[in-house]
This record gives sequence, structure tokens and C-alpha cells, in this order.
Amino acid sequence: MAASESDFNLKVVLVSFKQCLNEAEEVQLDHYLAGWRGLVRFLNSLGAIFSFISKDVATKVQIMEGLCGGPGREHYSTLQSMVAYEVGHKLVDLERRARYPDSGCRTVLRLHRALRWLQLFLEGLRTSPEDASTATLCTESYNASLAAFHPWIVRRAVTVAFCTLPARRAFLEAMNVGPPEQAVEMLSEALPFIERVYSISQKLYAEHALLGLP
Ligand SMILES: CCCCCCCC/C=C\CCCCCCCC(=O)N[C@@H](COP(=O)(O)O)[C@H](O)/C=C/CCCCCCCCCCCCC
Repeated sequence: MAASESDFNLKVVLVSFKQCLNEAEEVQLDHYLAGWRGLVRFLNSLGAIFSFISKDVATKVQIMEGLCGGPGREHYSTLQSMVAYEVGHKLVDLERRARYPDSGCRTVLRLHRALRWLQLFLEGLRTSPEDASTATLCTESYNASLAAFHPWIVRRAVTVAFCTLPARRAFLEAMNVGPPEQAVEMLSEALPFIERVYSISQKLYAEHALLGLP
């Protein structure tokens, strides 16, 4: 993995997701996006073959940064306020993508689906035996989450990229939180926060019938 990305620390990323929820259990977008920025750094450290993925995530983070810092910024403090604003002002189109291609709701939905992949993948890393194949873990988590939303060509490219992933031990070391055993322990503590953020977001999107936003 590239030395320039050696400042990556998965614990810091996971803490962002822990900090996401306020007392009312609303998802605070600044922490949510901070978590994603950290994940982009890690993706960049995996080499050029993953750049099509990191670019897509980075673009989506930039769209959200534009909304969170733009003229309507007061509506973009939490996921809940964003959904209420965009749905209430008809800024989302459930039928076509072309009308509001950069709405916050559709952009976060893509990240939200990817968060499910991350949750499943990290859970796989945490619970698998030492000699488990990361390509297999990645493929299984991908097939159980994001794959349903991607066309054949993306699924194919992703499957090829997975074959270049480092071994499980290297992954755990790349988290920069100490020896592999400590990384596994950290995952046990941190994963419930990702799960919580995911399930609160999923419920919110389901309540507003936004889970299929094109
Ligand atoms: C030390 C271990 C830590 C693990 C950290 C992993 C870091 C990576 C975190 C997340 C990566 C997944 C990001 C995927 C975002 C996909 C968003 C998406 O679905 N975009 C598609 C739809 O967008 P619109 O066109 O509707 O705007 C877009 O078409 C697809 C683009 C590229 C393909 C995305 C493939 C996702 C594969 C997920 C596995 C990532 C493998 C990372 C390896 C660790």
C-alpha cells in the first residue's frame, strides 16, 4: 500500500461514524462525510485499479460538501433535515435521474448502500479465519449489498479488482491500530456504530419511499 496514505487509521474513520448520531439519533452529515473522506484515503492506498471506485465516492462526497456549504446549508445538518427539505420542496424525482441528478437524497443513498457493503466486509474480516481470502470476503459482501444496484460491466470490473486485494493479515495491519488481534478487537467495538447509522438511515429512506431513487 502506498506510503503517502500511511496516515490512514481505520479507528479514526470508525470514530466518525460513532460521532454521527446526535442525542435524537439523527445522522449528522459532517461526521458522516468525514468518515467517507477517510475511506477514500484508504481506497487510494490500494492502487490505481481501485481509482474508479475512489473517484466515484470522492465525487459523491464533493456533491454533498457543495450542498452542506451552499445557500441551503441549514437544511443539510442532518440526514433527517435533508430528507425533510428535499422531499418537502420536491427536489427529488422518484421516476427519473435527469431532473435532480445531484440531490442529497440520491447521493447519500449511494453512500448508504456502500456503507452496508463496508459493514458486511468488516464483519467478514473480523470473524473469518486467519487464512481467509479477502477477495472472497469482498465478493460475498458485494453480492449481498451493492451488486444488485450495479450493471454487469461494473460488477465485472469490481470482481477483477477484488482479486488484487492484499491478504487478510495485511488488511488488518493496514488499519494502523496495532497488531491484527487488536484490529479485530477494535472492529468488534466499532461495527455496532456503523450498523446503527446504517439502520437509522435505512428506516428513514424506507419511510419516505426513497430506497429506489434513480
Ligand atoms: C482496512 C480495511 C478497511 C476497509 C476500508 C474499505 C474502504 C472502502 C470503502 C467503501 C468502498 C465502497 C464504495 C462504493 C461506492 C459505490 C457507490 C455507487 O454505487 N456508485 C455507482 C452508482 O452511482 P450513480 O451512477 O448512480 O451516481 C456507480 O455507478 C459505481 C461506480 C464504481 C463502482 C463501485 C463499486 C463498489 C465496490 C465496493 C467494494 C470496494 C472495494 C474496496 C476494497 C477494500
